[in-house]
Amino acid sequence: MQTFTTIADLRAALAPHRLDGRTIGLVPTMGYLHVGHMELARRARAENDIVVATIFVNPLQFGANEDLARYPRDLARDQAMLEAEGVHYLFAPGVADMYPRPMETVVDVPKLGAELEGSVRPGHFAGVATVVTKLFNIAGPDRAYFGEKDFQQLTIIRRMAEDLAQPVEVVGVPTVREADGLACSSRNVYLSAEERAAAAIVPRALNEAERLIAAGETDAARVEEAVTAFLRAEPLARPEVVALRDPETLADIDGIGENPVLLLLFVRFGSTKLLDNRVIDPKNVKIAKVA
Ligand SMILES: Nc1ncnc2c1ncn2[C@@H]1O[C@H](COP(=O)(O)OP(=O)(O)OP(=O)(O)O)[C@@H](O)[C@H]1O
Ligand SMILES: CC(C)(CO)[C@@H](O)C(=O)[O-]
Ligand code: BAL
Repeated sequence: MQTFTTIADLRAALAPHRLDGRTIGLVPTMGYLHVGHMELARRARAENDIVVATIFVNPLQFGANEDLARYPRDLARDQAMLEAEGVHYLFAPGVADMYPRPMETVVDVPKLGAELEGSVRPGHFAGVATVVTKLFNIAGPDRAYFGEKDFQQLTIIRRMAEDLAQPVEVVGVPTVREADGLACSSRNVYLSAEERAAAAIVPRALNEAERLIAAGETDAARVEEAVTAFLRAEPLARPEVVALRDPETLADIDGIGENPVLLLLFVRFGSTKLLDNRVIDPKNVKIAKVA
């Protein structure tokens, strides 16, 4: 695997592959890789001739009081993991390589980006959409791989690619979990031992919603209230977003009918944010065995 830090070097390496008709899969990340990221790389490797992973902790998507400075980093370990997975190129630019001048141009998907996680992280999704567009422009991938764990992000990137006719197929990859059901996440390392043990409540809250829907609950607000109360029973958990939505549009739903619904959770433990979600099909509810 070759690592590049400049846009020009990555483009020079990819140009001959494109001329020879090889397909390129892109795996954008912020590094400090775990088995969830590796699943994206595996899918990309299976479906493309050439795989490019990127590691860039993008300042545009962090608010002033967020964890940009302390975001975990370990480039040598990440390189070894990507190499073992057969990734061909790693693009790991510095901030000055990506943004030589302050950005004047912003890509925003404002309605989808303002709600749910966006309501507690204003500007976050414009930062994501802008950097992902730039990464698409740099690498010119045929396919790009994103985790369903960040469901709102995936929805926004799909919509952006469709609206702007970006010539890339956006591929969503199911969430990879720890043994107790907690979704793998780079930020899990911030959790104290006590918080880490308590965090298993998050996937269990998804089970609780499924249980309620399986038992015939059709009122979305009642499910949200019950799941919030379930999470609050864990003293270390601070639920900030508990929302049942339409999985295609993220729009509010009145009631739970025949169609699948998305439950999206954003829960803080201390200063650490944890995300999780599940699409629940009321016609085919089985209590998931994540924990
Ligand atoms: N558990 C997971 N399963 C599948 N994909 C994942 C998982 N965790 C992250 N991803 C995906 O990996 C890509 C890069 O994510 P990122 O580097 O932010 O990692 P992260 O673990 O989500 O970090 P953070 O803890 O900062 O949210 C995103 O598309 C994200 O959805
Ligand atoms: C997609 C992404 C790499 C853009 O910085 C980031 O938001 C992430 O890691 O999910
Ligand atoms: N995994 C999403 C990127 C972020 O939280 O900034």
